[in-house]
Amino acid sequence: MIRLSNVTHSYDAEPVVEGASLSVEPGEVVGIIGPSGVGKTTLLRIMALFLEPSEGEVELDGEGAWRVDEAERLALRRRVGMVFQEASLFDGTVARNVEYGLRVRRSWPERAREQLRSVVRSSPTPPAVEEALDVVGLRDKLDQEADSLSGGEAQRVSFARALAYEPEFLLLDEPTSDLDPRNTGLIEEAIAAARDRGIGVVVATHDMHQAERVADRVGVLLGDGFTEVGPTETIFEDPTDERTRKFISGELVY
Ligand SMILES: Nc1ncnc2c1ncn2[C@@H]1O[C@H](COP(=O)(O)OP(=O)(O)OP(=O)(O)O)[C@@H](O)[C@H]1O
Repeated sequence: MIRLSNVTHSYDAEPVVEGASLSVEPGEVVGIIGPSGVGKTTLLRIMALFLEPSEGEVELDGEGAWRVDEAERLALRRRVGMVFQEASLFDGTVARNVEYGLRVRRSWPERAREQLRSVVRSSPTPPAVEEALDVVGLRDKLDQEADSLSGGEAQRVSFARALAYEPEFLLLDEPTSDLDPRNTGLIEEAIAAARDRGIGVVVATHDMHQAERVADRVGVLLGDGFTEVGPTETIFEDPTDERTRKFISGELVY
């Protein structure tokens, strides 16, 4: 489980996020919704252990990520994958890009020799690469050059690369904000597939309807911290917090 307890973060004098608490278990999808600039990316970076919060605790299975030494923190970080808003693929084929996920897999270096053999030979394509591409519906694009993909396809390859990495937790930052409905649907199916594999998924999105479609639980980030975190149905149909209710109903406009 990743757990944030009472996390506050300030880049400058003013805190961006204040007193935020949230957990994600293996095999569940947690949505973080809120307007632009409210700190969703900041929270994801804190969950990915890229960023140390100014205050509060970040734990992976009870281990305080900023209480352990650098090497241990790196080991914890390897258990978490992240997909950014913009797909960032390098030159080369789709298969090569996804193979990169294999190389940095968390089980490295235990399975190093076996992995290295399959990656270096790379023909035939390692099964894990094909499997990951299957999840996003791109197995038939294995040999296509990454720079010839559409934006939606590129984002799906980024997702496949993160899956090939076999993370225990997968953090998605606005994964479909630039995509058409078809690609959005395919990413949402891939999110469900990741959950079915037992991965704990966090989706930060300004599209509350996306959270309603994909998440088991939702945290509503408004202003400083979460106004409410709860089961998706409760948040959308019977929220207890007045600001949550206004945000969901569209009365609270940012
Ligand atoms: N590295 C940084 N240095 C200083 N301020 C930052 C930094 N990163 C983010 N901020 C500020 O923190 C606030 C929250 O940004 P963040 O990107 O976390 O929000 P967000 O909810 O993800 O927004 P969006 O949906 O627009 O990406 C913004 O006011 C932003 O300008």
